[in-house]
Amino acid sequence: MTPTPISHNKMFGGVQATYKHRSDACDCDMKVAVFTPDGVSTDTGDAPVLIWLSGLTCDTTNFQTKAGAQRVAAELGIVLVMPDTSPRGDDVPDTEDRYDFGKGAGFYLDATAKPWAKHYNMESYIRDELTAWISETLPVDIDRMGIFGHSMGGHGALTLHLKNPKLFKTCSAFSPIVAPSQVAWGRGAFEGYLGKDETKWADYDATELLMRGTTDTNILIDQGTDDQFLSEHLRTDIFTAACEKMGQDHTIRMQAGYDHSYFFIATFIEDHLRHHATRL
Ligand SMILES: N[C@@H](CCC(=O)N[C@@H](CS)C(=O)NCC(=O)O)C(=O)O
Repeated sequence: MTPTPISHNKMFGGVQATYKHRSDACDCDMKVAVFTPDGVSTDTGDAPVLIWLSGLTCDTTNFQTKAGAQRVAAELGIVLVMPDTSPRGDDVPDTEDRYDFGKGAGFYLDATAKPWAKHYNMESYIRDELTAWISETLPVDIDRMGIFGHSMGGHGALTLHLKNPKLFKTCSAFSPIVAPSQVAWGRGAFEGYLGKDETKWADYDATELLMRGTTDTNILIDQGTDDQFLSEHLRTDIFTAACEKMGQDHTIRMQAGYDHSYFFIATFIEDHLRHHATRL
């Protein structure tokens, strides 16, 4: 996956760049944004790295322009990797009338239903191809890798961590979809990508995965109490109860008055970066 550079901007002494590379899993070219702090050594290649997974309707631009993560990442010497939320391109099927399915809504799973299965393999892309690309291309120690995300990307971060705790060693999320099998956003996506057999959905449901076994890191979640999607789609309470039942180490903070937006993320992003930095 030799990358093609698309953009390159100096920021807080480091570099905010975007690349395009080929994904076999998604059978298309994928964009990925990377922030590399100044002072990260290309000789030792031992920096910690965090993958950020964005939510519905996002691409590689939302987090890099709205979250304000780079200043603290530069201070902590963390490399940030920001992939896209779905396969892209004219060959990739989409829905015209839905923002929560198709392009911009890959749900970080490997689709099995037609016509989605050919391109919508975001789990394999992130877990296998992107991590291999990170290891080969960036000045990081792949044994110091964490994952975090927002909403649909929070679901992606939780499920990828719970299924691969040795690969994605630390995990945090803003406003995550925690029980997709039980809420409209998740059910709509899973029925389309995975088919109607709900027994196949548990592999992509953070609450179901947690009930199979815990991980040994503290999972941090921030959730705004005024989030317009909280009661219908996010349901933090379901995951909180599962953490308590299973004895999963967790910090779940209900943040009074905050909504679902990047204003909320920008407010608490520093806490998340420090949460990962102290554990990686
Ligand atoms: N129906 C909403 C849902 C989309 C939405 O709120 N997306 C969140 C993630 S679930 C987001 O990050 N949007 C992009 C942004 O705020 O920059 C819309 O299309 O405006």
